Amino acid sequence: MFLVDWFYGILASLGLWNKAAKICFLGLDNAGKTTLLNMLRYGDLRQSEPTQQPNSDEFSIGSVNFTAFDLGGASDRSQNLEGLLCQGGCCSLHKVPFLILGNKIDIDYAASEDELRYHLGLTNFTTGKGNENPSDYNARPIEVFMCSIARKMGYGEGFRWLSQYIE
Ligand SMILES: Nc1nc2c(ncn2[C@@H]2O[C@H](COP(=O)(O)OP(=O)(O)OP(=O)(O)O)[C@@H](O)[C@H]2O)c(=O)[nH]1
Repeated sequence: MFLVDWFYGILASLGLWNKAAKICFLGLDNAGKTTLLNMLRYGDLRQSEPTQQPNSDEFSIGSVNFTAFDLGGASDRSQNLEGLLCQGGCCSLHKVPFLILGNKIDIDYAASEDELRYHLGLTNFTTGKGNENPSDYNARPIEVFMCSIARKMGYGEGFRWLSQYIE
C-alpha cells in the first residue's frame, strides 16, 4: 500500500500517473542530470561525484522509465540541441516531445529564460506552455521551463507540460 501511494504521489506530481513512457535526460556536464534523477528516485538531494566516463542510469516508476545519459567528462559539445533535434527530419526522434529544463535558477547569475531561449535558437519557436490540443499537433512539441532542482521548483511544471504529449 505504501509503495502504491509512493508511486502515485511521484507520478501524479509529474502528471505521469497512468502514462507509459521512456523519458531520457541529456545534458552538459554539471547540469544537474544526476541530481534530478536522484530527486525523482529518492525524493531528496544527494551529492554524487562528477561523471568521468560515459554511462547511463536507469530506473522505472510504474510504467514510466527514466534514463539519464551522462556524457560527463567525455561530453562532445558538438552534440548540441540542433543535432538532437535532427532538423533534417532524418531521425527516429522526429516527433518526440522535448522539454528543456534550464536548471540552477537559484544562483544569482543564472541565465534568464529569454537568454536561454536566445542562445538555443528557440526564440519564437517553442510550442507554448498552455494546454495545447496534442492531437492537433503536427510538429515536435518543444518548450523551455526554468527550474531549480535544489529548491524543488519548476521541473514539475515542465513534466506536466510534457505529460500532455504522452499517452
Ligand atoms: N545551485 C544549484 N546547484 C545544483 C542544482 N542542481 C544540481 N546542482 C549541483 O550541480 C552539481 C552537478 O550536479 P549533477 O547532478 O552531478 O550534474 P550532472 O549533469 O549529472 O553532471 P555530470 O555527472 O558531470 O554529467 C552538483 O554539485 C549539484 O549539487 C540546482 O538546482 N541549483
